[in-house]
Amino acid sequence: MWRRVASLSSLVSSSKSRILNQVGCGLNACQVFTTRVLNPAEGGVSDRRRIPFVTFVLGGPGSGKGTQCTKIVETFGLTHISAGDLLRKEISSNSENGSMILNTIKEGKIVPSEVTVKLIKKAIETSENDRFLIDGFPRSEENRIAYERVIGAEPDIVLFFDCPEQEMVKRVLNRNQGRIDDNIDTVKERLKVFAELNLPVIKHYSKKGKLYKIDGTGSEDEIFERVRPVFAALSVR
Ligand SMILES: Nc1ncnc2c1ncn2[C@@H]1O[C@H](COP(=O)(O)OP(=O)(O)OP(=O)(O)O)[C@@H](O)[C@H]1O
Ligand SMILES: O=c1ccn([C@@H]2O[C@H](COP(=O)(O)O)[C@@H](O)[C@H]2O)c(=O)[nH]1
Ligand SMILES: [Mg+2]
Repeated sequence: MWRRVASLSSLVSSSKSRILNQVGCGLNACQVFTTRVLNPAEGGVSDRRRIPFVTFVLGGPGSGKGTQCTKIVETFGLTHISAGDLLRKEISSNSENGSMILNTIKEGKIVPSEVTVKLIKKAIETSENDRFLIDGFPRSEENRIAYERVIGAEPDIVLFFDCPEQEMVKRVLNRNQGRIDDNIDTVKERLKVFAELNLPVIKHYSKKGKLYKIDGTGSEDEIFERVRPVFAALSVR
């Protein structure tokens, strides 16, 4: 399994970014991606680095991240990790952070990095897959730095669904999935937080040459036809 990931990564990662992956690897980070595999040639086991292929999926509230992730999963077989869904699960399972997370989501603010990164790390570690879409994270530069420190790697690529505010608000208010944050006051705050804290993350990855900016307007299928070539070019699946 780890060999296939390594070759996928090599398609997208420049040697520079792979060096960065290794430089950023603290002890805990290495443990995340080290897998013990049988090494018959030497008659025992050896440690091998397992390098997952990670795509961050970013965009404002209602820009269509979750919708497009579902389509990417269906077509290319990556595993979808929605940071928001992980946090909502913490609320519904009455975890120790549940009420803090609920209040933060109601206010449209950002949950502390340590909480979210821990949940994402666990989702990666417990998955059988080695190719991930991390949806709605990182939300801020602080989130990004915490992720890269704990996981010990940068994402391979970043998708950004670019959508006008008016359209995003319309979609969120029509969503009808019973989300506590799908109301006009929270959406306004989320848009503010997106502009102030999330756009700098998008700019960061743009400067690194990892960003794919996708026009998030039009039908779901039209948008997916803009996404498809990104993964098709990587020979994912
Ligand atoms: N291209 C589209 N045209 C119209 N409606 C859409 C489109 N894409 C998604 N939607 C709808 O808009 C709503 C928001 O989409 P989605 O949940 O995928 O956004 P999101 O970026 O994940 O939002 P959030 O950050 O709030 O989780 C959903 O009800 C979805 O069905
Ligand atoms: O990394 C994250 C992701 C989400 N949040 C909080 O959850 C809501 C909803 O997130 P969606 O991605 O839209 O499902 C978001 O507004 C934040 O309050 C977070 O703090 N950190
Ligand atoms: Mg979503």
